[in-house]
Amino acid sequence: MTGHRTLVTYFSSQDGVLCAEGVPLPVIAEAVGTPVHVYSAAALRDAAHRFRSALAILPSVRVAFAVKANPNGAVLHLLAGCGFGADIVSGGEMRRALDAGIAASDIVFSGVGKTDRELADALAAGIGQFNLELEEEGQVLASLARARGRRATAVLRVNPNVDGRTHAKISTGRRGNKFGVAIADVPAMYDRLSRLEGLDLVGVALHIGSQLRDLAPLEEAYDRIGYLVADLRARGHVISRVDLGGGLGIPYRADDVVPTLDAYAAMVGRVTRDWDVELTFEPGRVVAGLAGVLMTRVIWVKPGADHPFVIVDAAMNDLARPALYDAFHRFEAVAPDGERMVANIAGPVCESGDVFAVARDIDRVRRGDLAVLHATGAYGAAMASTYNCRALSPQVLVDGDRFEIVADRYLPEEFAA
Ligand SMILES: Cc1ncc(COP(=O)(O)O)c(C=O)c1O
Ligand SMILES: N[C@@H](CCCC[NH3+])C(=O)O
Repeated sequence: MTGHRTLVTYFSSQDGVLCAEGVPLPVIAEAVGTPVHVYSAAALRDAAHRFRSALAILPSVRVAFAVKANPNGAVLHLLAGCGFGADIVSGGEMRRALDAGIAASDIVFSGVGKTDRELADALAAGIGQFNLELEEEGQVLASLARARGRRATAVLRVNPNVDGRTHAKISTGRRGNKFGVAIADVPAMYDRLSRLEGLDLVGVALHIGSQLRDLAPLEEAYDRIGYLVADLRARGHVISRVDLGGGLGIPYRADDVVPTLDAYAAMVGRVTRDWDVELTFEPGRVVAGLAGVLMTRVIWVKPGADHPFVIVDAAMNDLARPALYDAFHRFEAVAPDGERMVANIAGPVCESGDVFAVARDIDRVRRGDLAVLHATGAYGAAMASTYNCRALSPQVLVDGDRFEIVADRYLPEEFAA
């Protein structure tokens, strides 16, 4: 296995200054302020294109971008233009996807706790596929559909009891996780659900976790689904769709090794060879992750016990991943002077966990310098909060030598002094 061709090349140094495509990052900082999430349109298009072309070896494929990774309207619109549908988990994400021009029929509604209101709204909108998490959800959906004289197309999400070998907080396919129906319980449940008037049950779904760095657990899970599909057909069911979820990891560190898209597609081709179904994919991180950076400005370099603290104006409310999962995001000065320093990098939020890096060898930075945290295009702005009454940072989309503000800085009115 080899790593993906790294997309951070869309954020590269020109004449000693870090640029997003053709735009020097200081120009964006000047225009919009910091912290700011910066996305590269070319990186998004490239990742989307490479995902689709890798899967072109498979006979029948639908791709639904996992909106939770990056729900920015301009990003969704761009991906819609690349032929992506949407995988949503809330009424809010449904609105975003529809507003971005994604057809309702190209939307998959996942999520372990859809409310009756969300199910009803999704039915009214004509959402293409509901991924059911439990039998009762199927019953409620069927009755809501009947009451509206409609039919709901659904698949049943399976928990295959496979450990994705990723961070425990983003592993979803193990026994004991809240997601999906235990695989042993699926056949009988499928029999019952398929008899419900108003519901067209057409297959199964799974998603075993995110930032998966190894294909083996995915292959094992898909294999189990293959046996399940055969079993369901033997019971007389017509299985026309299988939703294989998302989960592919990206290289956050320069030496991270992750599966190539070609290796993934080849594995899927091998495992699903005889399935004769339409396959759905729900990629998030692998499409958007490397297409964004979080630009920040150094407020202070503060002396520390072992190492200085580089206090930046971005914080855990802008990028929660390090605090939540001890995640690594590469730090790079926008205009490095060639010197290095060992430092902790922290935000202004009043928690000791608001730290982006500990004892890290980084470009030397001083008060007022600009820097970026890399690979924040997925689960960056998407997970932002207003903790400490801090604003949601703006988002900018760069395309060639132009850029556009695609989300304004936002501070709820009641926080404004
Ligand atoms: C059901 C479902 N589909 C797709 C995704 C997208 O995952 P990723 O961003 O790892 O591709 C997730 C998040 O893990 C998910 O929960
Ligand atoms: N938020 C997680 C991924 C969760 C995936 C959603 N099921 C991350 O940043 O890595």
